[in-house]
Amino acid sequence: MEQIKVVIAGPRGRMGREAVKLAEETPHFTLAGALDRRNGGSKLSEIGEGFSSEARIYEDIKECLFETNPDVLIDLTTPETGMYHAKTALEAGVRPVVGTTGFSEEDLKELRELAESRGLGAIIAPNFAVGAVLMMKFSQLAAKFFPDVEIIEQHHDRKLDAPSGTGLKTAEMISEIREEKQQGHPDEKETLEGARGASYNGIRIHSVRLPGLVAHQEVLFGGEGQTLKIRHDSYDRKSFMSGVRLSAEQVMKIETLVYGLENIIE
Ligand SMILES: NC(=O)C1=CN([C@@H]2O[C@H](COP(=O)(O)OP(=O)(O)OC[C@H]3O[C@@H](n4cnc5c(N)ncnc54)[C@H](OP(=O)(O)O)[C@@H]3O)[C@@H](O)[C@H]2O)C=CC1
Ligand SMILES: O=C(O)C1=N[C@H](C(=O)O)C[C@H](O)C1
Repeated sequence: MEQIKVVIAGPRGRMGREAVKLAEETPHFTLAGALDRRNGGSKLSEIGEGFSSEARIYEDIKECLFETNPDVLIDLTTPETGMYHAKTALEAGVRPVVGTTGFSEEDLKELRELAESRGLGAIIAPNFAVGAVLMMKFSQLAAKFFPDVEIIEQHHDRKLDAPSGTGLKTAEMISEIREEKQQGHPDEKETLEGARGASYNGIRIHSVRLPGLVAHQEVLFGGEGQTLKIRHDSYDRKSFMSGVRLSAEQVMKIETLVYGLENIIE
């Protein structure tokens, strides 16, 4: 298999740490550098995270991309930083694989235009876990038969964005096959603001944040005299790593932006 040179942004983060280990352990990946907002100039092996890589840490993306000349930038940071990194990478001819969530529709449009104008691949995956991708696809299928649906996503309490990228993507995928629909009683009133959750085309999304959780989602369908529940649980961030690896491989073969892993695992 062809060697892929990667840079990882956010190496001290919960996801970034796993991604660095993945890159260290994958024979056809070369870890060329890391982007952080601390430890600039140090090697990854020197920062006390248990990394063995001698790759250098950079605090400036332009310097990092210029000096390391990678094929792929894997971003696992925050929405604002992720958008800046993805744009800067494309402008420098580097293909971004973005796991960071919280991007707007306008962000996706801007990145798609940039990727296509440069003839470069880009992948934005709200969830890299294959089980979560199947949960979203099964939910899309179920919504044909059960148009009344609510999404309950549950995450650790260090998460910045709500609803989760997965919750939103699930609602978007269901909306592709379901007409906008007001659910619940037409005269229902919230006596406490937020009680009915957020609404995406009438699909309610409820976000739970608690210590002890990792990443979990249940899609709940209701029909006459029956309910259907489709649930996925990530108990460990290792669950996301096969999707990160696949994305870094696939992004080398495309010349547009792909939003969602379901579009590359089919
Ligand atoms: N697609 C998927 O399958 C998954 C996506 N995610 C998403 O990935 C993102 C990261 O999640 P998680 O690892 O839990 O978050 P963490 O907060 O643990 O990690 C984010 C890291 O990014 C660093 N960072 C912030 N700003 C910058 C910057 N300007 N330059 C470089 N590094 C920066 C942070 O540094 P500092 O410590 O100094 O703040 C931190 O180390 C989130 O958007 C989350 O929703 C998470 C899990 C799975
Ligand atoms: O922040 C997280 O942890 C996760 N974020 C992603 C999301 O917003 O859907 C993916 C996964 O749920 C974990």
